[in-house]
Amino acid sequence: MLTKPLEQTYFVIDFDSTFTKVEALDVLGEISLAARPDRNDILAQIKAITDRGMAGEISVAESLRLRLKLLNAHRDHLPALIETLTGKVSDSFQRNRVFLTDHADQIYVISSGFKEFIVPIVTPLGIKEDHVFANTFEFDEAGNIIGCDCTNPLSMDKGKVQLIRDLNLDGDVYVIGDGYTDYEIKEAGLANRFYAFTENVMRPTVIEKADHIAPSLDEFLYHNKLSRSQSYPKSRIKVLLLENVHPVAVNLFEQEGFKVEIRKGALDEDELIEAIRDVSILGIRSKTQVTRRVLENANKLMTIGAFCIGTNQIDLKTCMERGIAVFNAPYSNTRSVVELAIGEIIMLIRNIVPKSNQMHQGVWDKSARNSFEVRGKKLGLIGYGNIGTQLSVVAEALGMEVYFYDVVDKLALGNARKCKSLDELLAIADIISMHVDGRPANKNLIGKREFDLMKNGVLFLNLARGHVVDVPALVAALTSGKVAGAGLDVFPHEPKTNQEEFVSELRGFPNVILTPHIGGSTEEAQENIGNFVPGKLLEYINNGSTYGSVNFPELQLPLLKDSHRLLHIHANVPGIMGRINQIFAKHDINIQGQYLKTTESIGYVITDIAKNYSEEVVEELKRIEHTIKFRLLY
Ligand SMILES: NC(=O)C1=CN([C@@H]2O[C@H](COP(=O)(O)OP(=O)(O)OC[C@H]3O[C@@H](n4cnc5c(N)ncnc54)[C@H](O)[C@@H]3O)[C@@H](O)[C@H]2O)C=CC1
Ligand SMILES: O=C(O)CCC(=O)C(=O)O
Repeated sequence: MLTKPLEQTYFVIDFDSTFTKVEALDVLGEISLAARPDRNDILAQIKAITDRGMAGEISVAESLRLRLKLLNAHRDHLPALIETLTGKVSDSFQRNRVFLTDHADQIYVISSGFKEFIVPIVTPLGIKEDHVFANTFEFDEAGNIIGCDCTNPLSMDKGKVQLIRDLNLDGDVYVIGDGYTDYEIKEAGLANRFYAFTENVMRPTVIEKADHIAPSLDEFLYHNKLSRSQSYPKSRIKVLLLENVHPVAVNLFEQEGFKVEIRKGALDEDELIEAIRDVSILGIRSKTQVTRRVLENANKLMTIGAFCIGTNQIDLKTCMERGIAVFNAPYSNTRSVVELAIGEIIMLIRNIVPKSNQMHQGVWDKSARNSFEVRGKKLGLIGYGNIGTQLSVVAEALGMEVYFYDVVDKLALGNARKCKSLDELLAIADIISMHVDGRPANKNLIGKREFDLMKNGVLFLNLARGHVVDVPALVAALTSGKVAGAGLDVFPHEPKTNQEEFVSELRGFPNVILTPHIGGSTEEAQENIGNFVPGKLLEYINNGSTYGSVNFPELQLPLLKDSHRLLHIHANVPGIMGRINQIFAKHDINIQGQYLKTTESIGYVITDIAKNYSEEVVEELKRIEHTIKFRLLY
């Protein structure tokens, strides 16, 4: 985008809420007013004045005068202010300090703030002290801040315009700022372009005047093809988070600078196809069905995070064929499911649900009939994975005898006993709890034949997946009394949102606990998942690591250091690795590290190379036949 050579181009950068995340005078107020009981009121007034000034509603001089008066600040407050502001430099400025130092001769920081704190903040990042233009404080003899140097143009209206005019820069001028006074430079014809900087604040009156919106310095650098710390600005990468994932996840993506859209419920196939078109990272829970049709319409999609354990709602094979890495949270909610299962077992065996419902009708039925202890009862676990094993341990602690059946030969924990067949387990258990995964082969794993094999009066729990139980067969078993009580958290058809009605023939049975798929829905589990899954997705996006992916070849990669990383995902056909390396050899590229892992259908090759290579290498790698996806990271 630059029209002149870099040496004849000047970058004018605003300080408050651009170079730093905050308005310095707001922070000064928090320090200087710390002991005042009416502090919050005054701070709110200061903030409101700042915003009115930045939006162009009051003059700079007026804004400064009003705020300095309210601040009641002293020279001694400045060291604490500088310390706080040093920790509040905008993330994209922090990570692009190489740009700031390499082009120090062309960069000016121009602000209506004050040199006393701006210079110590910006110069360690490479800005030259004599390229900082700002106001200076006026102090009284006791060191109180009583005003500013009123002869400085920056204390006046259109001060930035006047200053740029006085600087008389011989070249193109690009202005980056979040305030109206930054736009005024362009309005006065003294800048070629004005970039509204929105990493920290969005001011509609400023944004509407901008030539371009820069959600980060990376975007500005990318737009102008300037050297930068990120190969592709995160602000251009869209994240779509569905099904009410925990806010901690939203924060993690926003802190990294991604563009994040959130929706409360799940979307149906057509809605998802519409929403996913320009999405690179998708986050879902158990309800959103990511089908082949959806994936065929998701050309930018790089990765999916299942903010849960189960991934049966995602067409993993198609994801793999399209080079989309899928991650989940395999452990974060297991304890929550186990606790719910234990709670339900006790409620069911004591016949508490009908008793409680009767009490609500005014019926007092104090009796021990049909009420038992769990101690000494036989608990049968179908599926002895992360949840099954944890439930096994907790149930034994309550004095239960645990039996389990798993298709894989699993180590029995504690005194749990392994059953050789499903039928053996069905015949032996007083209480049966399902903890298999949701693979298609498990559809109707428990049907009429299996219920018939169970003991009369058995208790039955399904907190795994709805389709693993044949619901009409369960209804018949409940009706006949074969099953004396059940706890069901998952169903073949679950409402997509809380507004939809739950329709099921299981409604209305007295000793059946129905819960809306909340086995993993505790604050603790959701927060754990909200931290865990973004961690995996970010490792993949930032570094290429696929460790923990449920459908991709797993690679844990070293951090990128002083090199560029080329990630090549291809169909697993013979000869691709050779062709990749032929291209490197042809261009005389020094390979610093190379990693390869394959599954039966795809290969994932990561090559770290020195930074000085020609663009052609990238183009040739992308053109290799059978390439599915290619990414460049630095
Ligand atoms: N209700 C809820 O909110 C939640 C439900 N879940 C569901 O719980 C289930 C279990 O989760 P994890 O223990 O973490 O999974 P896991 O993958 O660790 O364990 C599943 C176990 O089931 C076994 N298995 C699969 N098919 C089987 C079959 N036909 N017969 C016997 N064993 C079989 C597997 O070999 C494995 O050991 C999953 O379906 C998961 O989606 C998980 C978390 C929350
Ligand atoms: O909490 C959710 O949305 C789904 C929980 C679940 O079923 C899972 O983790 O597999």
